[in-house]
Amino acid sequence: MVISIAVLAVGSLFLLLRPKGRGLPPVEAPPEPPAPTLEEPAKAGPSEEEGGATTTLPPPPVAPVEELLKAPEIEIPLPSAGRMVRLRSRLARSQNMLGRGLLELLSRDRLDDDAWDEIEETLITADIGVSTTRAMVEDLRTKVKVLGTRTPAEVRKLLREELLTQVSPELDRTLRTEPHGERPAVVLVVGVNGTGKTTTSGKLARVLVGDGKKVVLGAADTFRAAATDQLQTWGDRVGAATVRGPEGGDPASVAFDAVARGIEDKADTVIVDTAGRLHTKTGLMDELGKVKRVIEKKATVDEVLLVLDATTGQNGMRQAQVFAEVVNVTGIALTKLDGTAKGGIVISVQRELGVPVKLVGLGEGPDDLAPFDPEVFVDAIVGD
Ligand SMILES: Nc1nc2c(ncn2[C@@H]2O[C@H](COP(=O)(O)OP(=O)(O)OP(=O)(O)O)[C@@H](O)[C@H]2O)c(=O)[nH]1
Repeated sequence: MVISIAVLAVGSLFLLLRPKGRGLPPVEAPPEPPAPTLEEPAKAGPSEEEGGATTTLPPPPVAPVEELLKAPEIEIPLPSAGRMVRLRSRLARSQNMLGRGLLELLSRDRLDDDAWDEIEETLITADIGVSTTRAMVEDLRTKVKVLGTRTPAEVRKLLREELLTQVSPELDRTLRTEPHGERPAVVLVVGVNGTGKTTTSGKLARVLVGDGKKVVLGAADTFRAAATDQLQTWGDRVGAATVRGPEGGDPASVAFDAVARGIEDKADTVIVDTAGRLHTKTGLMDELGKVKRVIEKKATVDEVLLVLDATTGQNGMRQAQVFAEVVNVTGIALTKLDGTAKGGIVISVQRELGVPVKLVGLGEGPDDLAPFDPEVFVDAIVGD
């Protein structure tokens, strides 16, 4: 008995002292299991919270994960200055049609009536408008006569000057977004649905945030539920509050609340996206008139921005005209200028509505809305 106990004791001692061996999990196992549980959640993302793993973690790694879940990342877009230069290649279609076409025609040795007809056609096809086209052709004819033989550089200079005159670089294109003391500036965004109105409101919020402004968005397009969500998404990305109302609710009441929120939050600018359905002219007038009146109980409407889709041509122009008759439009945001060869609409819309193009949409990206720069526009069309 004593012997067998001694044998067992010696045997156990031998087994315990053996450097490594199979079949001994009880000795080595206990210190091991916690190691992976401690390390894995630390490396993994927020979804690793379940299973009690995080409860065994020391506090430091847990806090950042929670913060990450609570606060979505706020984007700070780059300032708007120079955006049009960066995006000028997007005008390639207009350049090919208008610029290259005209340069080629004007460089011909002999400019006979047929050539002038072609020039006229090119200008009209690019949506410059009939009366402006006639005036331009007249002007170009006189200048070409004076020049006589023309070098390519002279032709380019001639065309550049002519286009620039028509784009009216002297117009004031400042977007009035500066607050008045305690009260924010208010930008009312109007236009036919589908022109990119909500998108433009959202992109404009980014432009202003990029320029260091605090913005509140008002989703007064209560007619289309998706527009509200869409606007809120734009706002959330740049940390701009979005004031919304019930679907089908009163747009004027949303506009009022948005301005009130802007005052409360000491915002610089409130952007109000409207529905502006073009059912009847009187209906439109009533709706937008009410929105404006209600805003004016608390602030002033500094800018009425009419959104116009550059690809819709004369049809879009007619709709724009109705809006211009109903509200006092102060600026035009011309969208989808990247997707059309009809860059001439910049000229015709300004002519026909008597309002400057202040912003241009040059793509679907969030920062593809740029303050309109006439020189950059004309240079992009005629090429360097
Ligand atoms: N290529 C291009 N696409 C644009 C531009 N502006 C807007 N869009 C696109 O046009 C598409 C349709 O926009 P819309 O249907 O007008 O949508 P919306 O902006 O909500 O317009 P509303 O119905 O008036 O609220 C979207 O995919 C936009 O990204 C632009 O300047 N260039």
